[in-house]
Amino acid sequence: MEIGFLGLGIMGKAISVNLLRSGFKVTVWNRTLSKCGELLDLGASVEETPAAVIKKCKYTIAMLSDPVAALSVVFDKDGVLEQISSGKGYIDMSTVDADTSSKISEAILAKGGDFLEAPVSGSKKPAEDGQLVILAAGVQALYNEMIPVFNVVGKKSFYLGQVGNGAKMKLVVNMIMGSMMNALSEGLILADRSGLEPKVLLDVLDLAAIANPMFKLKGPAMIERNYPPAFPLKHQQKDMRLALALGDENAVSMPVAAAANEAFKKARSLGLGDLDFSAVHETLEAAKPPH
Ligand SMILES: NC(=O)C1=CN([C@@H]2O[C@H](COP(=O)(O)OP(=O)(O)OC[C@H]3O[C@@H](n4cnc5c(N)ncnc54)[C@H](OP(=O)(O)O)[C@@H]3O)[C@@H](O)[C@H]2O)C=CC1
Ligand SMILES: O=CC(=O)O
Repeated sequence: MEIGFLGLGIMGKAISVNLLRSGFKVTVWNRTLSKCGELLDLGASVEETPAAVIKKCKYTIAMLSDPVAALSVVFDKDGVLEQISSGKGYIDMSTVDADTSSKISEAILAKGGDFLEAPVSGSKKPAEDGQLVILAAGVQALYNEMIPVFNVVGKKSFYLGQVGNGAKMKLVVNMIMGSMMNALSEGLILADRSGLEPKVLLDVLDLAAIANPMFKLKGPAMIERNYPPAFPLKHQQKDMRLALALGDENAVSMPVAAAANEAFKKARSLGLGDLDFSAVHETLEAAKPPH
């Protein structure tokens, strides 16, 4: 099975390497073409435009930063729409809003192609290990055809019905995650400032009803003020923004998420957007008076 892959950022690179290692033929494209070199060395083919990838492959996956990128790769010159046609499937794994996904879906279907949105939960390491959670929606026949791929990429895939449901589910999940990250950050600072050992707080949390893999994974590095990017903070803030817009549309009051969004925006204004989203911790650390 030959798979096209558009977008070799943190996630796209990890997923396409995993597909190659699992025996799929993979043809890649990235806006910054030089980033394709490593994949070429691992046996991938490279094309110079999204249109060329679509022309070559029956199935093409995209993993792009945000709605602007997802729309550009489909609608701009040399984009997906120029070559999509009956018998071809386009699967967008980027985290975007339902409106963006619907626009892409309508355009692909109008050309006779099939479309699936399939955002993922899980970060760099789960992508490398094929342990993502896939939140798919759209053409069910395409979902069924993609199961061998999803079985390699993820530990579980959900089919959520009509296009938009995958995007919405992903935004709800990441809205919760962003709020939890801020709660952890405040807790670490409060423990420290009130004379407790933050590392012991993490041990207590890990045994408590609110134990979760994110606290366990990110907490120790946050204490060290170390934020190597797995999930870039700028993308988490984009997800908070899109989730808050979903809240606006549905008249859902989300004061906790709104406050978390402000913290991520503050972190971006401090130049931390390319660090891991746990770097939101610096908005509190940097403000902390010296001992
Ligand atoms: N990292 C993570 O832990 C997770 C991320 N996600 C989501 O997955 C998506 C990708 O994330 P991630 O890999 O971390 O992001 P990166 O920032 O590492 O990669 C972004 C990718 O998008 C491309 N891109 C950006 N703008 C454009 C544009 N205008 N036209 C074409 N290509 C563009 C970049 O190309 P170039 O190299 O040229 O800049 C790059 O390939 C995001 O939607 C994110 O929210 C979902 C789950 C986990
Ligand atoms: O979108 C990010 C993630 O970790 O999931």
